[in-house]
Order: sequence, then C-alpha cells, then structure tokens
Amino acid sequence: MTLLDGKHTSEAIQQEIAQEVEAIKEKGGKVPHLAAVLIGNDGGSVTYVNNKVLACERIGFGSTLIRYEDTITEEELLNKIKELNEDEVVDGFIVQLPLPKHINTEKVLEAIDPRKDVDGFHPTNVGRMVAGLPAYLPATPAGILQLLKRYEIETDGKHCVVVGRSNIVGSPMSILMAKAAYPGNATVTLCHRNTKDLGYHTRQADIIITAVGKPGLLTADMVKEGAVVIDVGTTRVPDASRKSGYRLRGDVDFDNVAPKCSYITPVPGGVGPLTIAMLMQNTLRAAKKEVYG
Ligand SMILES: Nc1nc(=O)c2c([nH]1)NC[C@@H]1CN(c3ccc(C(=O)N[C@@H](CCC(=O)O)C(=O)O)cc3)C=[N+]21
Repeated sequence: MTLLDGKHTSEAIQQEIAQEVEAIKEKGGKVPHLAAVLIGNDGGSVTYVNNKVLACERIGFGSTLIRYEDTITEEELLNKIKELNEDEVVDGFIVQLPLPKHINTEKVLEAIDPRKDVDGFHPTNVGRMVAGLPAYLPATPAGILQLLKRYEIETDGKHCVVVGRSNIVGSPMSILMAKAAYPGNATVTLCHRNTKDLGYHTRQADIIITAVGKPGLLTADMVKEGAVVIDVGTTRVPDASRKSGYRLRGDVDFDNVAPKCSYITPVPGGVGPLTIAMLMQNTLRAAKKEVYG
C-alpha cells in the first residue's frame, strides 16, 4: 500500500509555480494576482481562504482578501464582482462557498467573468471542460488528476467509480476520468444518494473516488483488493483531545480500507492540499492568458 502524499505533491507543484513567477518577474511580465471573497465567519471557510492567501504570499503572487459580514446583500456582492471583473491587477478571483441562504449562488457564479473564474465554476468553463476546450478546471478534480499522474497510476481501461455528484467534485471528476486522455480513458460509474447498492458498484472498482462528506461511508467490505482509493471528504468531527476541538475525517474508513489498497489518500494531507496548488496553477494560467488568449 502506497500513501498518496498530497501535501508533498502540492508543495512540489507550488515550487514549480514559484519558479515560473520568478522568471515572470525577471522579464517584467504580469505577476499573477488572486483575489478571494469570503463572507461570514464559518471556521472551515476562514481556514481555507487563509490558506489560499498564504499560498499566494509563499509563491510570489499578489493577493487580495475581501471579507464581508453574512448580512451583505446579493446586490452588494454582485457590485464587488463587477469591480473585480474590471480590475486589471486581478487576474483571477474566487467567491468562497457556501454563500448565505439569502444569496443566489448560481447568479453569483454566473456574474464572474469566465476569464477570471479560476475556480472553474462558471457555466462557460464547465461547458468548455465538457466539450474538451481549453478551460479552467475545478481545483479538486484537477488536483486528483495531478496525483494520479505524478504517481504514474494507470487509468486506461480501468473501472473508476465516483461517489457523489456535486457540481464542484463528483460530476466534473466523472467527466474528466472518462475523457480520452491520461489520466482518463476509464470506464466511469457515477454513484449518488439514489444509488441502490453502493457496495455492489464500489467492489467492482479499480479506482474509487469518494466526494460525499459522510465519515466512514466507504468500509473495507466495499473495496476490492488492490484498488486505488481517493478520499475527497473533509468533515470536521468533534475531538475533545485536540486544542482546535475538532479533527478532519474523510469518507473512507481509512484504518480498515488502507491495507486492501494499492494506493490511498490520507485525510488530511491527501486531496485537500492539492486543491490549493491547482487554484494557484489556474491563477498563473490566467495571468499568462493561457486559456482565453
Ligand atoms: N469557491 C470555493 N472554492 C473552493 O475551492 C472551495 C470552496 N469554495 N468552498 C469549500 C471547498 C473546500 N475546499 C478545500 C480546500 C482545501 C482543503 C485543505 O487544504 N485541506 C487540508 C486540511 C486543512 C485543515 O486543516 O482544515 C487537508 O485535507 O489536508 C480542504 C478543502 C475548497 N473549497
């Protein structure tokens, strides 16, 4: 069993990006700049956005953090997005999800200029991804592709079972794994809450990608000997023995599943850290005008 070390892989990617930023600075080119909009005080969201800003600083990007109380109106947020769309310093920006209930998420995501949509959530980027056109890929699926690639995991002709059909992870992941590419060329099954017998499907999988948010969902009896298991779940569960008061748990019953796997991602330290590296990569591509010219 080999652990897929997302932390190490993320650091390697970020180091490659930092070197490219150095070269851009030497040539007097546009230094990539990421802006992040964070609404409210949810602990998880604050952590993720802070990590993104710290990553920018480490690799030499410019960054702007814009914070609002969760009483902000939809109109105020849309005005800010318009401003960021027009700001020449800002190459890309993200609006951290989830948004407060009184704000329409689809409307907000559609207001972002697709050329600056480094999260890859705008319908234009989703459509371009599906069509196989140059697009910003959502960071989590892109990070999983990087892990498969850098560990040289065979995907061609393999049976990949994706669990979870979210717009951010499960749905795009299923599409990307089916594409004629490496990593890709897999036979894909997409399971979700209406799936009758989840274990029936996962037991046939050479590669399982879980993105549900239910700790312990994938148990050892649901996994074939030698499978590759990628755990995207990151649920905070109370843990009195930690000073934070919580710990992160994936969807996979790691202790019992890991011994059966050829490769498996830990949580934390698996897919999560790669999400940040891929956001940085998308921002670099935005600054270089690589996707839209
Ligand atoms: N507009 C938007 N874009 C996102 O990309 C986005 C979002 N909204 N909303 C929430 C989800 C979640 N997400 C994660 C990012 C990093 C880790 C990560 O680095 N996790 C570390 C642990 C971090 C910790 O200690 O809490 C790990 O798994 O090792 C996890 C989850 C991005 N998301």
